[in-house]
Amino acid sequence: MAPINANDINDAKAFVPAKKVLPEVETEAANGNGNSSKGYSYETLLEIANFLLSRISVKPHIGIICGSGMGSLAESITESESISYEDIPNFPVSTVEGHHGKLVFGKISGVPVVAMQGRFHYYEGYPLWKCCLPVRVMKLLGVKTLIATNAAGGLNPSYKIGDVMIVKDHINMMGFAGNNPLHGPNDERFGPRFPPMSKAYNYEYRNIAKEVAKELNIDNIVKEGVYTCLGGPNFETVAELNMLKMVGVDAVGMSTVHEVITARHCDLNVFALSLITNECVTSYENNDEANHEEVLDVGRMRQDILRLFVNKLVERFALIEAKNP
Ligand SMILES: O=P(O)(O)O[C@H]1O[C@H](CO)[C@@H](O)[C@H]1O
Ligand code: HPA
Repeated sequence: MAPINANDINDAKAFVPAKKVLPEVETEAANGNGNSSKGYSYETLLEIANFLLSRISVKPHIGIICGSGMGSLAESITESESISYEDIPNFPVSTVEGHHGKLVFGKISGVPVVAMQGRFHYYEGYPLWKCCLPVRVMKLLGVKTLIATNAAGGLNPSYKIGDVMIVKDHINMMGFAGNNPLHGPNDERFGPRFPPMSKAYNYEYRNIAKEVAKELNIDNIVKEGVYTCLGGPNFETVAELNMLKMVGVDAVGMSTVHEVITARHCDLNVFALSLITNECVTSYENNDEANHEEVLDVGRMRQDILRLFVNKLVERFALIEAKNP
């Protein structure tokens, strides 16, 4: 086996295939977390967006991020055109099981959409700005609304495996430690230096989701709560989970928060949902252990309901967008 090169640690490019890479813009020195706050310039992101636009027939209005084991959300897309991340200049690649690694363009109920079948996580070695790069690309493609989905552990004792939590708010735990996707110089063309987050999860869309849940007769499994993201990749200790519960977290995962911050910064409407794939272990007497296979299994188990739910949400959100162009 080749010896480990210290320079490769924390660098996702160390385990992805070589491809054409434009220079990253060094915007600030390393921030102390081992993450350099480099970011692609507006122009480089525009190049990515233009590359995609040159290969698709319909510009998307709604962007969907498929959570772990939830890639089948993209299977409802008609007139679909897929582009692998590997074929997109400067795009990261997916390294996690349950994340296919392609953008699927097309329509859901006649509404132009793009779905990310595969998101990027901090624990894969990507800095937060890179995890969120696709959100800015979506903005440049003309997307107005982001639907972010994720698999999460349920901390709220009333949640059951297979429940769907509408995210009403988040706690940015990684942000508490200074790690934020907006860290570094701000480009006003995306958004303001100090974006507010008190209305991050669109109130009207959350209410629509509750109405849709009733119409689909799934309101018994649809909840609403607070999500938090930890860096991962390890699942949490009992003490950590009890701490999160105490501060008001209902579901915990390793994604979404930074995507939502990036989306709100560039003024996308945001709706997010968590599929509760496991009950968090908050007592030392409980012998259960979280594992990724179970997470993917629950995603598969709930794929039909989730697809139906998200399809209806796309339809309804598009009506609101049409009223507020
Ligand atoms: O948030 P998504 O991508 O749905 O995935 C969740 O599931 C994985 C753990 O099983 C972690 O990546 C966690 O974040
Ligand atoms: N913790 C963190 N991330 C997760 C979990 C969890 O219990 N389940 C799915 N993703």
